[in-house]
Amino acid sequence: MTFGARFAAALADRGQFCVGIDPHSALLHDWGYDDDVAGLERFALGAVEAVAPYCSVVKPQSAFYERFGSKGIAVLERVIADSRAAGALVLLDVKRGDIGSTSQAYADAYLDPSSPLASDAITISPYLGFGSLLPFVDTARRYDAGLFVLAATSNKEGPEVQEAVTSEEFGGRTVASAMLDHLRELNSGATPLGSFGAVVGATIDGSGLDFDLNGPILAPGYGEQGGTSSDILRIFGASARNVAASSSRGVLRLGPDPVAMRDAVLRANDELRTLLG
Ligand SMILES: O=c1ccn([C@@H]2O[C@H](COP(=O)(O)O)[C@@H](O)[C@H]2O)c(=O)[nH]1
Repeated sequence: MTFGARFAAALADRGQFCVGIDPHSALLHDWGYDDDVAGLERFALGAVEAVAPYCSVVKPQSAFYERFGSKGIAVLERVIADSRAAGALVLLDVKRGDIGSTSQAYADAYLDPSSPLASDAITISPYLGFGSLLPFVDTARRYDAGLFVLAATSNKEGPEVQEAVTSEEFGGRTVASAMLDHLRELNSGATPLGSFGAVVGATIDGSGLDFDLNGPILAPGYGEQGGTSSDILRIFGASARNVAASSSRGVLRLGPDPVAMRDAVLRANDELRTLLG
């Protein structure tokens, strides 16, 4: 089953809320844990146990594990395995992207099922040109994995690059539009949904962008950064049904109480379902 098909089924089954497992140092302290590998492990696995059975997508942010070196990566491997065992799709937020030959090595690291970090999908950055991402695309196709390309990110600095207009040779459109066009092309003809997604912040204005991609959309910035369910409808319109609205700190702040975290997931799923239909 392709990633696009798994994504569509997961959203229909569990709802459109995605939980980020981001073990910030400050949150570890708030939970009463030390900012060390033991604290990281208790925090991350505790959060996964609380939310992964109830959400469609779990999104660990790799940076928070990498800061502990190999022992942190070992915890990330368990986060991935436990989340998948609980029935959630794992979208590893690594934002990789490099010249083609190096992109291939990244793709092997995160998408080849024989890798210890193999995930259902990853985030990738197109800043070296969309063509540099082709090894990710080929590898994702080979293993039925998914990709989420940064298009219009949730941070206020993004527009400097993403709203820049390409030369006529490249279509004379904004960089964000160009990324969405590439994704539309990759997803063309796929049913029920292609596997090549976009990252679009739940905080952006969104006007002038066409989100009809026939593919998945990740909308980070929901919750802590100010994005709401109404913003998902406002920004994405008819394409909102393909959006996973993602929050990390908004849920993790409620820990370590597993019931409070679980209830936050159920509430967000209900709210999104009511609004988006
Ligand atoms: O445009 C983007 C792309 C990725 N992110 C990531 O999502 C989470 C947001 O965390 P919150 O605590 O819900 O703010 C984090 O991992 C970011 O790296 C994003 O925020 N915006």
